Amino acid sequence: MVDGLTKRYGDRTVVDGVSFEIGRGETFALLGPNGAGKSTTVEMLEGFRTPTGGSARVLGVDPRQGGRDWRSRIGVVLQSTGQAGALTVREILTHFARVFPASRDVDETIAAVGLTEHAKRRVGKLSGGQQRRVDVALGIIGRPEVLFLDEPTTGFDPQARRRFWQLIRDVASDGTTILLTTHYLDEAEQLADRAGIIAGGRLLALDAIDRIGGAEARTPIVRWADASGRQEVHTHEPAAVVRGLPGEPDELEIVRPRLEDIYLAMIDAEPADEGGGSAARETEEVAA
Ligand SMILES: Nc1ncnc2c1ncn2[C@@H]1O[C@H](COP(=O)(O)OP(=O)(O)OP(=O)(O)O)[C@@H](O)[C@H]1O
Repeated sequence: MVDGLTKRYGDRTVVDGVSFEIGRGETFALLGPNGAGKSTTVEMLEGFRTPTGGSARVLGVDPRQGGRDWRSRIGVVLQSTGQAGALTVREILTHFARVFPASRDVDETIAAVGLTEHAKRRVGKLSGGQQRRVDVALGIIGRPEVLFLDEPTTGFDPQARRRFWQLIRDVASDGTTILLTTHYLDEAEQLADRAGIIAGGRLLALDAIDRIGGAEARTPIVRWADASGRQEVHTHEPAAVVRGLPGEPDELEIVRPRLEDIYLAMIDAEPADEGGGSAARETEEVAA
């Protein structure tokens, strides 16, 4: 539960009164362009950053007050981590499995992220995408009730991404509540029940994945080409439009706007972020 959550750095507001609720067992995607405030929001929910205003509860607890018990019930995959490179995949997972009261089986977890054949390799010797899978394995090893996944599949090859999606569906079907941030709109469509779109720290939309942006934004588009160029009609009766076309038009297609089209239209309508990007980052907070 997030209510009016706000984070300011100096005079810059990077999260601006964001409110949403995620039901138990739900998978929720937080979407938005670079610098929108997704990681800052997630890190406030993880207890790693202190809000400037508003409130948050995760499993009924204010994340800043969450003790060991609370922390053992959440799983975190941060946006970037540098895992201890000298340990092997199995060693690091075995180590973390001991920390949690009801951990998953280490080898099953390694298999679930597709690293069985690399289990005895040092994490530092793995490729970037393979190291990311170790991060994901560490996020789920403790069988968390709430799992935070901040851009979990960046650097994954397409096959690994699909395997990861299946893993997350399995984790979700065990009843785990998941908060996912991603730049891959197809990933959000595949995994999430609901999504929030955030830009410039403000929540622009909040709805079920297949309703976000409203029905109008999903109006089918018929496209074709004729002697005077490319044509496009937005219509709720695409078949009727196609039947009315003469002959066999070139490049005929019927397109149903997907989340990505709707997202891009929403973001394009927003004023560009005039914030200072990486300028003057405050270092008071440690993200891990
Ligand atoms: N410690 C900090 N000090 C100052 N500004 C910060 C700090 N951390 C983040 N910011 C700024 O806050 C804004 C939001 O950053 P955040 O990392 O939450 O965005 P994001 O939506 O996760 O972006 P991305 O998709 O690139 O990961 C950015 O403009 C960033 O520069």
